[in-house]
Amino acid sequence: MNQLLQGVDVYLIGIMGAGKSTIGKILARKLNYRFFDTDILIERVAGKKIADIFAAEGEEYFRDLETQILKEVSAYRSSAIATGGGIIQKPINWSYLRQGLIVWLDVDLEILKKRLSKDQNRPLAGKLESLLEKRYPLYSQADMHIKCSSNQTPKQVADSIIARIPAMIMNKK
Ligand SMILES: Nc1ncnc2c1ncn2[C@@H]1O[C@H](COP(=O)(O)OP(=O)(O)OP(=O)(O)O)[C@@H](O)[C@H]1O
Ligand SMILES: O=C(O)C1=C[C@@H](O)[C@@H](O)[C@H](O)C1
Ligand SMILES: [Mg+2]
Repeated sequence: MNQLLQGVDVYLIGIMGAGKSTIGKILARKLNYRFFDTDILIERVAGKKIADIFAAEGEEYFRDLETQILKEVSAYRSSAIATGGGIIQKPINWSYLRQGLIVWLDVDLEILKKRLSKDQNRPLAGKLESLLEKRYPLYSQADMHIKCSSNQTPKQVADSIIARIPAMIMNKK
């Protein structure tokens, strides 16, 4: 698999709660790749939680940091990258995402609501439905669409991504 992948990066996109961080970590382990999580890196650079960045500096500041971090991680090969749910909003971010394979984790709204009900660190969680509607056409531009059902474990989702990677690479050539 690794030979076939030739170090091509895998970017996970999708709305908050879709499983990008959870599945990205598993993918990286299985592919023997580096793992990056743009949200975690933003918190590290800013020295505070996402909710506090939004509250103190605002969303625009967060988005600028997000682009800067994405640019930096896109310089590495052989990595799986869990992105933030809104990374697809800025056109410039697509120029970095397009350097690898873009995988959209698509999860039903009811499952997302349950997953996010206890998350205090996602300031936009209250706008889930309208964000999903607005972003759907953007997520749809991914190379791979993974429709996740409620009974699939993160490991099973990671395996189904891995199974489809060779065909994706052929299509990109
Ligand atoms: N396939 C799955 N089955 C059950 N629970 C899952 C699955 N994938 C993720 N989860 C759970 O859903 C929650 C959200 O997952 P995760 O943090 O990976 O999402 P995310 O896409 O990274 O969200 P965000 O954009 O907010 O960072 C976590 O509690 C995680 O354990
Ligand atoms: O969907 C969004 O806009 C966000 C999702 C999270 O991953 C974080 O990047 C942040 O809370 C914003
Ligand atoms: Mg995440």
